[in-house]
Amino acid sequence: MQPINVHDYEVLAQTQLARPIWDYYQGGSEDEISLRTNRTAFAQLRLRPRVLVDVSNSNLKTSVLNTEIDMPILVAPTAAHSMAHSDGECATIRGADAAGSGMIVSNDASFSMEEIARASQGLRWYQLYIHTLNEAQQLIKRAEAAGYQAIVLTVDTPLLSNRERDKRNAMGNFQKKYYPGAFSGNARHTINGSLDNSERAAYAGHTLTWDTIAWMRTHTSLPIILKGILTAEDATLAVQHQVAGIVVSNHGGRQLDGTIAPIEALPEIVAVAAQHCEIYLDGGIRRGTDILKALALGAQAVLIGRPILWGLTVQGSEGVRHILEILQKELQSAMILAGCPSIKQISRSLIQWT
Ligand SMILES: Cc1cc2nc3c(=O)[nH]c(=O)nc-3n(C[C@H](O)[C@H](O)[C@H](O)COP(=O)(O)O)c2cc1C
Ligand SMILES: CC(C)CC(=O)C(=O)O
Repeated sequence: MQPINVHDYEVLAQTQLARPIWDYYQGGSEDEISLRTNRTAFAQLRLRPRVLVDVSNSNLKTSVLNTEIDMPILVAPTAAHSMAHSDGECATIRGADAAGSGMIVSNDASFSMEEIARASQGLRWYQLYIHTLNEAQQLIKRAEAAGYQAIVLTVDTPLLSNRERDKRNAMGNFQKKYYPGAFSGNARHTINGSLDNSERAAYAGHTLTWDTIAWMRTHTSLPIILKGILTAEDATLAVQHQVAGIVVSNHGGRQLDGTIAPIEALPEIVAVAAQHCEIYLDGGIRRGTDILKALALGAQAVLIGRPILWGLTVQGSEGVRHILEILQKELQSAMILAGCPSIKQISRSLIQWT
């Protein structure tokens, strides 16, 4: 089958991945209600297209944090790409670059952030999990030195949720046996001696507070983006802490189960934060029309998670590029059909809630 849309890549990827990997990539937490809601919430929004608009000059170019990109679409941080393809994140970022997009590199990538940075000239942001402040400080320094342009702190993971597919598959054992190091590319590259693994293992995510953002600011001048915000209350606090951006996200339905979908949370967050920082959204985006809806409700750009892993599995960097270009073309066609030749013309009036 020649894949022509994101769903085709999903079908093909499933045939190529061992069950534990497929389930790790695909799954959500507990009853996977959030995972499903992320998709159904998009279907519940209806578009109100305008006609007889001159759409002959359609243009998807935009910028995020003052960096130009060819489409309002970025690669979300997802862990352990070597389980999908031997070139792992180096292939992913090459695909993102070739498409004129950019990549948020996971803290738990299979390759080190330096190796991944060397594979790309384009936009790259570093996603941080804070295990200890000492380790975080070293990672931030390395990200700066390797030319990452922003730090994306994920804040929805004080602990890793209950993922029952992974339990049933004994995913941890499978991964250690067949893909050792898939989650620890960064630990292979060291400065000032090796990272202290026992320290790292003492997972300290649950001690993070808003004070941690102030602490981060004293250790980097890079823009700080918070990923995993779902309420106006937290968006207001984020603005008070002078973040450069917010990713409205429920971690692709992989953390707290039963949350509102990011697309449902977006309007209240835009209402309090859009004047002060950029707002991005991820979760369940599989079509250009989903992206159009997110942009109409005020997102500056969207992040794509699982579809990138499907593209990487099926065709390496070419597959990643193709996934991004499919979404770009679908978005372009949706914009033209809705009477919006450029991103600037996309507005809230496109949306009707059902
Ligand atoms: C396999 C997998 C691994 C992920 N790893 C990370 C990660 O390391 N850091 C992070 O902030 N988010 C991680 N996420 C969440 C994604 O960044 C993103 O929020 C989510 O995948 C978006 O939903 P989508 O997959 O429906 O596009 C992961 C998601 C998946 C599917
Ligand atoms: C290593 C994990 C914490 C990566 C992650 O965020 C996820 O699997 O959702």
